[in-house]
Amino acid sequence: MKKITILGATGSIGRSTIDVIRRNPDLYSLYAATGNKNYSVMASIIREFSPSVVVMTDRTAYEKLKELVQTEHRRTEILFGAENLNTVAASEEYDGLMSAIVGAAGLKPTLSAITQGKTVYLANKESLVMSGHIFIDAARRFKSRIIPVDSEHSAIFQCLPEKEQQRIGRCELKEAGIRNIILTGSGGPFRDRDVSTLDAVTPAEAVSHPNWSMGKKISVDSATMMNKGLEFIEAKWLFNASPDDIRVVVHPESVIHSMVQYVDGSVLAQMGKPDMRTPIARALAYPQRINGGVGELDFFTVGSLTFREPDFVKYPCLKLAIDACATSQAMTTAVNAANEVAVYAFLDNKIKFTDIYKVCAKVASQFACVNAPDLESILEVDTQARARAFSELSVL
Ligand SMILES: NC(=O)C1=CN([C@@H]2O[C@H](COP(=O)(O)OP(=O)(O)OC[C@H]3O[C@@H](n4cnc5c(N)ncnc54)[C@H](OP(=O)(O)O)[C@@H]3O)[C@@H](O)[C@H]2O)C=CC1
Ligand SMILES: CC(=O)[C@@H](O)[C@H](O)COP(=O)(O)O
Ligand SMILES: [Mn+2]
Repeated sequence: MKKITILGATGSIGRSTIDVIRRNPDLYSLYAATGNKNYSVMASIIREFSPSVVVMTDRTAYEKLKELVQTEHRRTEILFGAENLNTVAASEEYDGLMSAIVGAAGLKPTLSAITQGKTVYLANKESLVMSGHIFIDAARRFKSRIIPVDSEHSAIFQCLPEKEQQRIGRCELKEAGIRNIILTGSGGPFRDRDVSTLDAVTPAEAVSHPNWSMGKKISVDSATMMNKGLEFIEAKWLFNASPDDIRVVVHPESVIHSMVQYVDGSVLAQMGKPDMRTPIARALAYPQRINGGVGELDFFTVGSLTFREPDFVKYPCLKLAIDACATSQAMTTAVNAANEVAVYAFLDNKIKFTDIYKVCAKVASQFACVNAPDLESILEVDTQARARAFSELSVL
């Protein structure tokens, strides 16, 4: 029986992970779960799984949760605050950690798990984008195994030879006969809209992803294709790839989740329904396979698979992230930070959809030549980039 901790248990990935655990009660139990504001989902998690520990990072949600469940559920300790995310992640009492907090808030607790040598199932791509070399060096030093959960990186992982699967973060792609890695992306909800109309799109339209059901932030990232840019950087670190080793292909059906092209001309693809329970089940059970609740792929319903070249005029955020990846760690940290600020401003109707790129580009260029060799300097870049992004918002 593996004991699992879920950071971000109340979110989209968190709830899919809960469902995979629910369907495999002989294999997994829930040791700890964390959330921010959603106390009612957390109350139902407590009632169903009786985890040992729960953390809420929002004060009001913590108080409401205690009111709701404390008398009936004394087996679960309920804690408050971001510091307790790190404490729970560093606990000796569990086996594997699902990192599924959205954004930079996931970095410190994920690093806490890594420095305890835990197996980390990584959905929170922002933490790796922010801190690349530090994250990967810590995993190597503390013998923490990272298993990708992001659907593209799970697909690539599954298409790699076993030797490379065993050394995520330290893969030797050339030695494995790999020509390149091909990231597929749907192109998001606006892929068939004229670029001149993107100024006027609403948050509700931007979060309506054509194929996947996800949290709001990543849904907007898919619409700008910043998501694919962040995934480009994520792939660089997970697979020890250079930017020249990575391609991006727009694939509107989201059936092929990514591919690996070998030097002999073979291209291995991982396919399936667009349902995150597949990569979650792959990660939790690795090297075994389990049923996480995803049904058979019906090829006759899919009909055809199509591919397009990414259009950098429509998706300038993708180009910006790829350029940042080739430029410096500080620039990728800054792109990530500015993007978080801009996406939430767009969701709050404070800026236009097309302003997301403007804010990110303005901020990122200021950090291209900054040196950020350690965690402290990474966190400083993150803080400064957020401050500059907020001031860009005010002059738009
Ligand atoms: N959704 C998907 O299909 C995919 C997601 N990912 C990645 O997984 C991560 C999670 O995405 P997703 O599940 O969609 O996001 P959601 O917004 O659905 O969930 C986010 C989770 O993080 C918690 N949270 C939010 N802010 C904070 C904070 N400041 N401190 C602590 N916890 C916080 C939320 O708590 P609460 O809800 O209680 O407020 C919730 O549990 C992201 O990094 C995303 O890029 C990767 C691939 C696919
Ligand atoms: C499910 C998942 O992994 C998301 O990152 C997904 O890929 C988003 O869709 P896009 O391909 O549109 O970015
Ligand atoms: Mn993805």
